[in-house]
Amino acid sequence: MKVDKVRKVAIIGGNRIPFARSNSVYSHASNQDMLTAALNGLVERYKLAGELMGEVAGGAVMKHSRDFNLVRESVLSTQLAPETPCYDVQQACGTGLEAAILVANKIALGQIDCAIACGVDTTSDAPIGVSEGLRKILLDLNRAKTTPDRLKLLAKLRPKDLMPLIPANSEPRTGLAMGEHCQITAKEWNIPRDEQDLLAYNSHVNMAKAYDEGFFDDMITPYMGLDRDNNLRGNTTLEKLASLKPVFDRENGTMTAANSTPLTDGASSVLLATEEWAKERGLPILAYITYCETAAVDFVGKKEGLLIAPAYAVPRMLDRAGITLQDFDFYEVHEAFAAQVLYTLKAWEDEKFCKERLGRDGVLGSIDRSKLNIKGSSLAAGHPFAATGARIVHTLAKLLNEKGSGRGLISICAAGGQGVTAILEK
Ligand SMILES: CC(=O)SCCNC(=O)CCNC(=O)[C@H](O)C(C)(C)COP(=O)(O)OP(=O)(O)OC[C@H]1O[C@@H](n2cnc3c(N)ncnc32)[C@H](O)[C@@H]1OP(=O)(O)O
Repeated sequence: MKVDKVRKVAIIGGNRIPFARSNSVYSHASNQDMLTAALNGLVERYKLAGELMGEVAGGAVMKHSRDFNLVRESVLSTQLAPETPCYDVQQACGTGLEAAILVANKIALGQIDCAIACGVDTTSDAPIGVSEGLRKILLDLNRAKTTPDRLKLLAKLRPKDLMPLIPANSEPRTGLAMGEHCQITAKEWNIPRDEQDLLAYNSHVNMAKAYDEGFFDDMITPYMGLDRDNNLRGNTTLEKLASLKPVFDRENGTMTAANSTPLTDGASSVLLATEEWAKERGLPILAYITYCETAAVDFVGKKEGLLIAPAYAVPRMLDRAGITLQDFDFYEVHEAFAAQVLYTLKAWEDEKFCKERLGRDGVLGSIDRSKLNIKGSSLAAGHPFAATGARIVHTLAKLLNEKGSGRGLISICAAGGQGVTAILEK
């Protein structure tokens, strides 16, 4: 491959639909419905009707088999040029950011000039599978030629074959829910309940304020009567949060429904391009995506907690960028669970972890907490798994644009012991 020079990758903007708690407003919307709505809003906002995009990449964590070509099918329902190539990507909760990184790399290498990264998820319309026994009988039935053959096959059916397979929000290799994993790590790192509740409280208060101040006015398209994330509780109190019972370890746990993200439905998208592409169309450049890094940890061998991989990815990225953890104006750390954010920050402050696990001479140190998730994050907005990445990229790009300069960090933990991280700069 011949690469003449690496080009700067601009973030032009984005669009999402408001996020909705599972089984609420979007309970009858499919992944395709929601992703199409987010993309249609993006097309309208940036006047992309008829535009041939270099690529549209994105995905969903929870997919029906009919969604095998989800992004392509969604794009075909928009006014983007039907010749636009599309593909699905999946890296659990890191999907949206990973999609942005993939297309950004292609833009940087001169393979495409513009792209959309997107993500969607619904736990309301979760794919329900059939048992292995029923599946095999159904496949054989499809091939059977005569009625007696079909009846013979049906006679093989046993009641247990009729039990549906409901997707579980748990790690296949451990059988533990994400929250149970996180609770174990939270205990290891000794993360107090009140600190988790405070982080959740700040997320709601910051996001409600941002909505009231109009920050999201040009970022979100109302959908199905919703114009704000319906998980958002701007008037919640620390006393109310403190009154909730632990959910992932009922006896000794610290994690509750409020300091954990709720199951959520929603979709988001972000538009990336070269500077020239943006200039030719008179489109703004909010920020640039400059570095990215992924990491994975051995949570199966119990060497590390399931959701701590960003603690490994970020220092590697800082080293490549030649900067320190303190050299940021904004930190966008996905709030899968308040405890996950807090033990990641604590790990970077911990000499033993930094020396023994990260192989560094000293600690990465503390961050200025007043720069953390200042417009709220997933605890307030909710977390439709694959849609969180583009939500965060757009939020950070807009923050950098408003400031007029600076640098922001994105950190997203993901199932399977993975972490996806990036740096945006203005
Ligand atoms: C890499 C990653 O991102 S991993 C993360 C992946 N995501 C997940 O794993 C999802 C985790 N979340 C869950 O599984 C669920 O949301 C749970 C188990 C935490 C909670 O589920 P539920 O018990 O159904 O929560 P529910 O919404 O009913 O809330 C329970 C109570 O807390 C209250 N509550 C929840 N949030 C708040 C809040 N911010 N302020 C005040 N009260 C709140 C609710 O009103 C409800 O009260 P009620 O019983 O009086 O009605």
